[in-house]
Amino acid sequence: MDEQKVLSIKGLLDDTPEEYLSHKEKYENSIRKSVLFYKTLHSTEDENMSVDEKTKLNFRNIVTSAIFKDNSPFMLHNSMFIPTIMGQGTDEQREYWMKRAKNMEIIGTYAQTELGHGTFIRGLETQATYDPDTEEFVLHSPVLSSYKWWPGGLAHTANYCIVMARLYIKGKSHGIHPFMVQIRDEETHMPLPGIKLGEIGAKLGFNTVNNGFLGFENHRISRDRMLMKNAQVLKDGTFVAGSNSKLTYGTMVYVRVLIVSNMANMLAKAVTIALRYSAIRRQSQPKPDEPEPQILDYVTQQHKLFIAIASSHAFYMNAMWLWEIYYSVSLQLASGKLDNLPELHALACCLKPLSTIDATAMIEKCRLACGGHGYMLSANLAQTYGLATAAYTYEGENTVLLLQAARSLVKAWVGHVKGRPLKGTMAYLAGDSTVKAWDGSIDGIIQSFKVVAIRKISSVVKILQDYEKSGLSPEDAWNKASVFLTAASEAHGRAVLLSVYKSEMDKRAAVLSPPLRKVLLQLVDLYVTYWALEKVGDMLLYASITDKDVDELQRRYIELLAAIRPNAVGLVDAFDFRDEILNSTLGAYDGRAYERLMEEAMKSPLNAEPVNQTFHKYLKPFMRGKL
Ligand SMILES: CCCCCCCCCCCCCCC/C=C/C(=O)SCCNC(=O)CCNC(=O)[C@H](O)C(C)(C)COP(=O)(O)OP(=O)(O)OC[C@H]1O[C@@H](n2cnc3c(N)ncnc32)[C@H](O)[C@@H]1OP(=O)(O)O
Ligand SMILES: Cc1cc2nc3c(=O)[nH]c(=O)nc-3n(C[C@H](O)[C@H](O)[C@H](O)COP(=O)(O)OP(=O)(O)OC[C@H]3O[C@@H](n4cnc5c(N)ncnc54)[C@H](O)[C@@H]3O)c2cc1C
Repeated sequence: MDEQKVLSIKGLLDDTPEEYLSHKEKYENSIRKSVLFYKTLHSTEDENMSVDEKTKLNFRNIVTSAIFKDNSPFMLHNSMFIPTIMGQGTDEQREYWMKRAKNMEIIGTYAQTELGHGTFIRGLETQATYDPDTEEFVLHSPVLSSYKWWPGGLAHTANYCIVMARLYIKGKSHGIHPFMVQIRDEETHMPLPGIKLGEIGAKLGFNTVNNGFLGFENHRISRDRMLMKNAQVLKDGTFVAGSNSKLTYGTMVYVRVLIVSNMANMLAKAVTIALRYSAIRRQSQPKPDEPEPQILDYVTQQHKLFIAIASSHAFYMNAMWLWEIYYSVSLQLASGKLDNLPELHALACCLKPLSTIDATAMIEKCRLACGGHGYMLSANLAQTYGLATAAYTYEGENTVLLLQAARSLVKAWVGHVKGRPLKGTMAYLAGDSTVKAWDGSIDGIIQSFKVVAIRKISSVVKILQDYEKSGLSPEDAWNKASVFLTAASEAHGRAVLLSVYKSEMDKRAAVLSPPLRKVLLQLVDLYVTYWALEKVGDMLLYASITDKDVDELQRRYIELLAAIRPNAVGLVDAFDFRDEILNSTLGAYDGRAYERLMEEAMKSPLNAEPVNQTFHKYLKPFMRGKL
């Protein structure tokens, strides 16, 4: 489809700025957009299309999916409902449900979190009680806290959902399992009997994702609605356990891996907006006889923004690397080989938190770098922040995931001390953790980050062991040490992020043109130097850095900012976001920020009339002392 058609779809869709719509209108507008985008997105290639037509079709698909994916009521359908069917369904269940889901004959979501429980999955209270007489499960929400709460699209959009419920057979609990549940009539869309549905209300962001609540009143579903790839319930009620109860948590690992790439994307959008605006905005007069400079020429502005470019690259490289690991572990799981699952879980529990923590902070920094205009909703920085910061919480709250990673690190370290070999991404923990002298090269700094991680892990293990020797239970010792357990996980995550970014760039460097290689490696250098300065305390404590070394690092950092400055706009243009996707008055490619700000301002309903009706109703009597 040519550019005009994409634009016209976009134009048709965005006749009213969302800021001025009601909560209900925003949702309705989002459904309209999602349906249109989905229609566009899924118009399939046909075999007699020319290569050029197929290329244009794929281009359009990327454009539309990138626009609609973030805030659509269909989001969970794509990101969790379909992956759960794929990962948790038997072959027959996949065969049946994937066809209906892919063709959008049904719209689904993933309902796990409850009003009373999000993190503690083993505490979920929704019941699925097997009735062998009718070969059905009875779904029930025994108390208010057991209502499903949060799932995207659940309120008014989805007519099916994956419900994560506690399985009971003959009064015995068999843990949490996934169930395919129809929640609305396919013709009338009315909630089915025994099912209560609604929307959870306005949120900081994601206000068109239609997050909802769901309560069951003894709602019956047939036995074949339990997704039975990893565990089964036979007709007579016999429970057949899976090889690993955590396999039912597979969708969460998948989405955590997706989130790392999504943070790369979000951060790239924000820094494109902020950097382009910084190139057109002129302010102040440091040199009396010269014109106001671009604010991009202030080194403090470069310090705020260039790390965001490098971080987006780092997250993208790590996401692609992690995705390869996820994919190979998934193949192993399919053949019953489980021993690499814990490492994948630990990696996802490090990289999802660190990418969301950094991206959230840096997107906010991009907004702050744009002064007052950054505060406008039409700049689309606040909304981008709202989307990114949600990922701090969803798919496993960051603190909890870092503690999960700490579990694996502590086990690996204790095993190492007892002589058990370390493997994969934790193998470096067996390395020499004494640093004789500071090595300021990129590889030297990355090695220092590994030393910091080793030292933090070993010292928190010592704290744990001392607490337990003093008589504390392992659980109490764990809780007491938990602040430094998360710090040890963060140190491990930093070491992974840095070393993977460097090694993945080294792999690609060989095929890059020399000028491009130079610029991209400058970003790697900037990223490593930035974090060495951010973590200078750890470097002083564990990596023998001296004040002279720090001085050198600071000077190198300043030189790197200057070196990157000439290519800064080119680097964000290379993210290649269309204006429709940036959807920002400040970030448009043509740089006409002031004209766009004024155009958007005039769309405010308040500007439809010169005098608002409240003047005559309230102000005038008030000012005349007559109110
Ligand atoms: C342009 C194109 C862009 C493309 C990108 C597209 C963008 C899309 C981005 C994504 C958008 C998605 C939107 C998502 C909306 C949000 C959805 C949700 O939030 S769904 C709900 C998510 N909820 C959670 O994640 C809950 C978090 N809690 C847990 O994971 C667990 O409860 C816990 C691990 C924190 C604790 O569980 P518990 O039972 O207490 O376990 P233990 O701590 O005792 O550990 C037991 C043991 O199990 C191992 N374990 C735990 N979890 C897993 C797992 N997931 N996989 C493998 N193994 C696991 C753990 O390591 C322990 O092992 P052990 O050997 O005993 O140490
Ligand atoms: C925008 C958005 C979309 C969402 N979409 C979905 C969805 O589609 N489907 C779905 O099922 N869920 C969804 N969720 C819910 C999300 O998965 C949960 O919010 C998340 O798992 C955290 O659980 P909680 O909110 O109950 O917080 P809690 O688990 O109650 O945590 C609250 C605080 O307590 C701390 N805490 C909890 N446990 C521990 C511990 N063991 N150690 C230390 N500290 C702890 C946490 O660190 C956190 O700071 C969504 C959430 C958001 C914000």
